[in-house]
Amino acid sequence: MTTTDVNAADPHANDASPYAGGDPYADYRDFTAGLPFTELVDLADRRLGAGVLAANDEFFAERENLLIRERAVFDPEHFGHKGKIMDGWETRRRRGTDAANPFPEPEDHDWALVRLGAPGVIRGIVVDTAHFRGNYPQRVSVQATAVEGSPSAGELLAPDVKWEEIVPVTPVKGHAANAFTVTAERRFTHVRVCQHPDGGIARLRVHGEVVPDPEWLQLLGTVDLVAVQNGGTYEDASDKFYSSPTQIILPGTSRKMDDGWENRRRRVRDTNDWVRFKLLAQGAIRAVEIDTAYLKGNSAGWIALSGRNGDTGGWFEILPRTKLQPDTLHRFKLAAQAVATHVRLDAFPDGGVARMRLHGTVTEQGTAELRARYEDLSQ
Ligand SMILES: NC(=O)NC(NC(N)=O)C(=O)[O-]
Repeated sequence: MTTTDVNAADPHANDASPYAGGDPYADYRDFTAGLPFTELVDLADRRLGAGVLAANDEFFAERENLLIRERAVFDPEHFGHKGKIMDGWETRRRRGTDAANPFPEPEDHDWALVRLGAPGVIRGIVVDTAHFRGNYPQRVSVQATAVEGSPSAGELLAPDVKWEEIVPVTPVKGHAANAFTVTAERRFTHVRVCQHPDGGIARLRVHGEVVPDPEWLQLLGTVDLVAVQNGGTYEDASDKFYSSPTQIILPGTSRKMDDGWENRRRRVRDTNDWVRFKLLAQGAIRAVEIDTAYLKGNSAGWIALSGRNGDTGGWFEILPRTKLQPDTLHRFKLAAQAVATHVRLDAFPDGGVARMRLHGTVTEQGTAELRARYEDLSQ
């Protein structure tokens, strides 16, 4: 699916207007609104271990900018030795072969290779051309592959590696978040984004579902059953005002307040904030970590954990209402292991939680389901 079509009568129909001063985002066009895939985890998140391995050209701006979390910045006065400093990946203008053929060939394009931080099924891609108003690519395409291990760029470009086209060559708009729904039901490890014939892309987001390797989880034994990189997901929350509840299950410790989950001040008595998570599969939880790092005047006062086994059914208590300290890592040894597929974290009455870890093992039933899904998606 694409957000736009090139108007043959007007080759500049997709351009943005030249920057006219003031807020550079005032005329930015966002085509992601209402697309459910944007709620899914970004498999190309640097915090999960994603990286841009190589690009055929990055004359004007470096490929690594593609995966920066923050939205792209634009300083109209900032020029360097090679041209305008752009916050994205930007290639030079392609040329034809000679004076009589100054345009590049129709098949000419530039490419960048991206390793996903966590392999998974891709549900949608956002090609963000923020600030690329007259120098965005005319069209883009994306291919994906599954290569196990830690392949180099050279190995990925070898002729025997099969790439599947997940976004066909499609026109995009300049200074816009261009959104593409992906339907390939396969587990991918890498993507290749192409600009046809050349141009600049500010950011790339690859939304999807993490599909962990069940053999790896089994070798590890005790794992964090809710961690994003293992396939845990955030399903819903009472409040997403300040920061995304997905951050509670990201790898590593949080480094500042907005790196965890912070909700608004709750003013209605007898209500509380909550977040619901789906574990990577059915698991037996034995040890819980709740971290309120950097949440000092606004950490959750008390928390409770409940579990559910299956998509429906009742909730049972895992951890009773327990007082938390601000800016502190708390460790809880469960008296009995809790077998669950979903976990709900309640915060009383409100307040933030930076990270939660649910340590335990995948059950036999969970492992069987993971194996079936992994095999299905690896055909
Ligand atoms: N004003 C520009 O951005 N020009 C050129 N790009 C850079 N980065 O200088 C170009 O060719 O698109």
